[in-house]
Formats: sequence, structure tokens, C-alpha cells
Amino acid sequence: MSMTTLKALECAKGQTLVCHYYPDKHSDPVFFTILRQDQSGGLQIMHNNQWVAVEPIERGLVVNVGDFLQILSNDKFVSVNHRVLASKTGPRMSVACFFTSAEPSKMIGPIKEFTSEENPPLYKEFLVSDYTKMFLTKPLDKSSLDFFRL
Ligand SMILES: O=C(O)CCC(=O)C(=O)O
Ligand SMILES: [Fe+2]
Repeated sequence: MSMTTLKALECAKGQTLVCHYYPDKHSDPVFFTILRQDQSGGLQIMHNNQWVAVEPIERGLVVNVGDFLQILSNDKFVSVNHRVLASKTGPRMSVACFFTSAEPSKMIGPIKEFTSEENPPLYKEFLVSDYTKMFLTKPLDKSSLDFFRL
């Protein structure tokens, strides 16, 4: 195959890099995540300082609250800390759909409905792109929320 064929197909114009590294605790830097896991399980959420297994439900979907929903709601909805334990029994399949802003220049912060004089904003306003940058550079198990908390 000649280089011109590949060039004509624009073979390097779009790149997708996906790294999966789950065992560490994290919360998702999005509004919410819809998750489909297979029957092998492995997903755990932190509840009352304990890891709780999320039992797979056939054809069921898991909806996780993400950091942006926690920030928008000024901590009324809490972003879930979760992890996935590697299984020794074979391959595991999961599909995660992250709901976030398509516009990195969007500002996010606690919204009026969730703030008042008695309930002042707990987070500063920030750009979605700054949050994503923070998420990608901090240690995975450290909460990004803390970097934006007032
Ligand atoms: O595979 C899973 O069940 C969860 C994956 C996950 O937490 C993530 O991709 O952020
Ligand atoms: Fe996650």
C-alpha cells in the first residue's frame, strides 16, 4: 500500500487514546456516568467508609453521580468514590458513558438554586478544561473536588 493511499484516507487525522486503570479509588470528573457491567462484577463504591460491591444486574445500568453534579448542587448530590477490582476468573467487560460538557470553555460552579446566605457556595467557579487538566495530573485517588473547594 502506498503512502498516498493512507494519506487520502486521512488515516492519522483522528486519534483516540484510551487508558484503563481502575483499581484505584476515584470519582468521575463529569456530571454523571451511565455504566453497563457484565456479570463478572468487580465494581465497588465507597459507602460509609466501606467498600460495597455493586452486584451486576442483567441488562441493568448503573448511574453514578460525578463531581460536576456535586459542585453544581453545592454538595447536595454527592459524587461517588468507586473502583474496580481485577477479577481472577477471566475477562471483564464494561461500557461507561460519561456525561460532560462538550465545551471546555464552559464555567462551572454552584448554581443559585442550591446556594443562599445560609448556604454559601462551597466551590469556586472554574473552566471545565481546568478541571479536566487537574484530574489528569493529580494522583488518581486524590479528590479533584478539594482543589476547587473554597
Ligand atoms: O468498569 C467499570 O465498572 C467502571 C469504570 C470507571 O469507573 C470509569 O471508567 O471511570
Ligand atoms: Fe469511574
